Amino acid sequence: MSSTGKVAIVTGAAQGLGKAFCDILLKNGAKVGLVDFNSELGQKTLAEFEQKYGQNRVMFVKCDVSNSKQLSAYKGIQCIDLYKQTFEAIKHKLGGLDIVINNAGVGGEMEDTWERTVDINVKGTIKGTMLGMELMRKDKGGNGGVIVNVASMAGINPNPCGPVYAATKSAIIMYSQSWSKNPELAQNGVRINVLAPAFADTALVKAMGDTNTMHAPAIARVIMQRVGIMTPETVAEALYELVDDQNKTGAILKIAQTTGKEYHTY
Ligand SMILES: NC(=O)C1=CN([C@@H]2O[C@H](COP(=O)(O)OP(=O)(O)OC[C@H]3O[C@@H](n4cnc5c(N)ncnc54)[C@H](O)[C@@H]3O)[C@@H](O)[C@H]2O)C=CC1
Ligand SMILES: CCCCC/C=C\C=C\C(=O)C/C=C\C/C=C\CCCC(=O)O
Repeated sequence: MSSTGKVAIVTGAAQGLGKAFCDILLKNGAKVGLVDFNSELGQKTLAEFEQKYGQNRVMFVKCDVSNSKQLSAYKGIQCIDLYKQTFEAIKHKLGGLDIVINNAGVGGEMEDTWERTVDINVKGTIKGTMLGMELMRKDKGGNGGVIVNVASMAGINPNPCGPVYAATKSAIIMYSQSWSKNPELAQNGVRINVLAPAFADTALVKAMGDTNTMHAPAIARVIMQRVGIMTPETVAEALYELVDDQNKTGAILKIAQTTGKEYHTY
């Protein structure tokens, strides 16, 4: 099925998996709002997509998903919710909202990096889910839609390299699963699914040897050899299955290079 005329938001869209997710959505006819805190890379990716798909189907908004409330001096000092404004602006400019991919995520396990990992991977994803529900629920004026939260195989199978990262991914799996059990969501036309990839060839994985990223890098290399490394395009095809299949809600789709796709059940 195609996504022609649908509007999608993808966070962490400037590179890696997020960029591949935008590409598959655009290829299938959707309009896409790219969200990323890296403005330079976001603008570069936007220009690539405009060239490939035309100017009216894509936009970029700079936003840090971990830092939604910021002080603004506009009309007196007040607290503004930039994350909310970002989603609202995309819905307004592209003419609706049907698909939300909460993809922005980082690694970082050490004393000076672990809290940022929790803020981005957990709080950023929860807030993105809340905004998606708010803007897509039929009882709030939306047309229904689908949310896909990007977790990781590390949130399902324990590994010694990234306990904090694993905990954040496990948290968003259970957060998403819990919402999927609430009949209110289905009644209002919103589906929610989780994508749980193993390793893919992106900047995140290339940075894995950095000392502040993880523990036991030698063990990570062994795991990586066993499960293999996917292209972002392979992961994007799995993502699109969760978007496109109208019967899928509460699904957790695992994917690895050596074992392929498998729906996880408890
Ligand atoms: N690459 C892999 O092997 C796997 C990645 N994942 C998950 O997929 C998602 C994407 O990862 P990759 O593409 O590999 O990473 P990446 O590092 O290549 O790209 C991440 C993008 O997110 C953006 N970003 C990071 N923090 C942000 C924030 N606070 N606000 C807005 N944008 C932010 C970055 O600027 C970057 O453009 C992450 O959630 C990651 O945990 C899951 C399983 C495997
Ligand atoms: C593994 C922590 C690394 C910190 C973050 C950097 C990259 C993240 C990559 C992934 O999310 C890759 C996903 C899974 C790898 C970890 C364990 C999977 C175990 C697979 C198995 O046992 O079959």
